[in-house]
Formats: sequence, C-alpha cells, structure tokens
Amino acid sequence: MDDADDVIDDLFAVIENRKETLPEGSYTASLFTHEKGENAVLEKLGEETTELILAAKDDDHEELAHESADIVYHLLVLLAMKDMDVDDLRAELAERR
Ligand SMILES: N=c1c2ncn([C@@H]3O[C@H](COP(=O)(O)OP(=O)(O)OP(=O)(O)O)[C@@H](O)[C@H]3O)c2ncn1[C@@H]1O[C@H](COP(=O)(O)O)[C@@H](O)[C@H]1O
Repeated sequence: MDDADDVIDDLFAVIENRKETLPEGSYTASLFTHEKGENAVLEKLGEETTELILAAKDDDHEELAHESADIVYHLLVLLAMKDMDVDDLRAELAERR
C-alpha cells in the first residue's frame, strides 16, 4: 500500500466517524444531516467537475490537483452516504485490470 492509499483510507475512516458521531461544526457531518444532505454533495460534485474541466483546459496543474481532491473527498462522502465502502471502489478498479 502506498501513501495515496493510506490517505484515502484515513480520510474514509474520518468520514465514517463523522457520519456516526455527527460532531458540531463539522462540514462533513453537516452533509449527513438535513443541514446540507445528499443534494449538497451531488451539487458539489457537479460544480467541482466543471471546475476540474476548466483547470484541465487551462493546463493549471495546481488547480487540477485541488479540484481532484475536492471531487475525491465528496465522492467518498457519497459512498459513505450510500452505505458503501471505499473498498467497493477499489474492487471495481481492480476488476478492470
Ligand atoms: N477533504 C475535505 C474537504 N474538501 C473540501 N471540504 C469542504 O467542502 C466545502 C466545499 O468545498 P469548496 O472547495 O467548494 O469550498 P468553497 O469554494 O469555499 O465553497 P463554499 O462551500 O464556500 O461555497 C468547504 O467547506 C470545504 O472546507 C472538505 N472538508 C473536509 N475534508 C476532510 O474531512 C476531514 C473532516 O473534516 P470536518 O468536515 O471538519 O469534519 C478533514 O480533516 C479533511 O481531511
């Protein structure tokens, strides 16, 4: 397992914990409540995908990395929201090799 796997596993564990404990003041926790909810996650994924495309067109590597991270974070929140695991994503990618 490399560093990228570690950070994704660590982040997913934090997201699962926020979903479980819903701490006050946590943006992640707010996505699991009516405060923001599923629509907010889906809207963010749409917005960030547009921003990612624009960053790619501008060949802006820093922005591309930033938007990629935003998308991965919100994608992991969505998987947790659907009671899925980051291993479901990993298994799907592995199956394609
Ligand atoms: N990776 C992220 C992460 N990426 C984005 N965001 C939040 O997602 C929100 C929307 O992201 P945007 O890039 O669209 O932010 P923006 O451009 O300021 O847009 P607005 O929301 O202000 O409209 C912001 O409030 C960001 O802070 C994140 N919030 C949390 N995490 C991770 O989740 C962990 C737990 O954080 P809490 O949410 O504080 O529990 C953190 O330690 C981080 O590792």
